[in-house]
Amino acid sequence: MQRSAGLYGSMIVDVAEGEKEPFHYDDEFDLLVSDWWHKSVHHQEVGLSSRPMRWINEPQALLINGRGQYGCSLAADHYGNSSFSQCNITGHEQWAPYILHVDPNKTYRIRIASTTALASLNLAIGNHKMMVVEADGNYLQPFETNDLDIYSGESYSVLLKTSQDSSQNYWISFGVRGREPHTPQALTILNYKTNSASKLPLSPPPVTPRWDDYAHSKAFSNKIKALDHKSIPKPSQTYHRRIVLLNTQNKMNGYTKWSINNVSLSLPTTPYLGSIRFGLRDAFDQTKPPEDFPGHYDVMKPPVNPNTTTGSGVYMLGYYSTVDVILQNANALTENVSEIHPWHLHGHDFWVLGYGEGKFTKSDEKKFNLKNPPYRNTAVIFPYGWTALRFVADNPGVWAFHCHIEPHLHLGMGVVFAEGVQHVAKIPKEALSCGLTGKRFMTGSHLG
Ligand SMILES: O=C1O[C@H]([C@@H](O)CO)C(O)=C1O
Repeated sequence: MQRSAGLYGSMIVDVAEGEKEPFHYDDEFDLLVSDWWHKSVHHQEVGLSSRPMRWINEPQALLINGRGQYGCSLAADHYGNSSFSQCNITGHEQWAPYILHVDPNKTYRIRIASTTALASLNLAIGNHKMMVVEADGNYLQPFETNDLDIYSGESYSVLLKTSQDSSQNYWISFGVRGREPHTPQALTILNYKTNSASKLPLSPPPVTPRWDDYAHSKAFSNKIKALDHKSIPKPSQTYHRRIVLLNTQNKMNGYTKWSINNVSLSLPTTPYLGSIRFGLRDAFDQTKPPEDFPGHYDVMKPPVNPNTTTGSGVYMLGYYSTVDVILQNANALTENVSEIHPWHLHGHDFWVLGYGEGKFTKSDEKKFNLKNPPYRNTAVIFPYGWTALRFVADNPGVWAFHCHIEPHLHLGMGVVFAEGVQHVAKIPKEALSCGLTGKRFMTGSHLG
């Protein structure tokens, strides 16, 4: 839950010297978006770990570059019908918005990343279309959009042409998708420098698509295709191993958990890297986590037997093998509820081969995009649907694969992959200093 508390930032990786990007822009901005609760992270964590669970509920505010407003709105009085009063801002307050000052008739690259604890967001910019060109650090076939869905853990670049009436300013807004929102839109201003930044736009902020308009979200996801470019590997046409991961909300002795194939991840106190490298079998569960779930499981209904177990087992992947992961969504504990989960993989990018409805079957393979699937490290599962991913296990190490919603990870929604651990060149001492590896290696002269 440390990210929820504000432990995040963005890192921008430039193209190597002498290399060119496959698009042009005059200047760039970064928008790092997040959500914010007024209760402390400690309070939230204690609630999640209580019996019965106390859910964190929806955020009090959304933040753009760490800034948000509460109890007032940047767009209140001006357009009538607001329950908030207009924020009174001089520009020097900590909560004053980060404004994008632009020149007319230029192209700007806006790098957008979401570190939300919970919220799925939708970005729109009044009167302007965006050209989406990159996702999670890999180029896309450019496509134009009026609004962009961004899930926690994802990043995008869009190109924005400042070709609109330069005597006006325009709203930039982020609104909540996928969960019934109780949080006002995050707002800031696209300021054509020909105006004062405090001049309010003529029209109210763009309306966020309805939170449960999943057809809108799916249409957006399905537009995302990899650019044919030397920096992006072509998808493997076959796989060596397919792991099917059922996502369920469960109970354990009255505690609420999220589980994968009925195992809720409980991280061991000894970091995996050292315990796998040095064969410390007591450090974590040696049982193989399940490859699949029972065929009769009805993903459209709450679990018949909601009892789960916790576990810390590892999916040991053949070094350089091609692994398919089918993420299977299901009904949560409450009837007619199935939620969005953005899954994030460490250490790799994967090809997003496709999305589908209901329970995945072998014949769904026919729908895979094996031509130009996007190459990313985060992919969402939609309610009651499946998402198919493929990656090559070519990065020696131990890698988390988890729902990027912080409270869901806290409640066990993740798995662990490992490959080629014997090929990790050198494990730093700091990675061995806890738990059983600490006891074994950090004694006497090894200390300090
Ligand atoms: O993990 C979750 O718990 C709540 C709800 O299911 C129980 O209050 C919710 O919306 C989640 O995403």
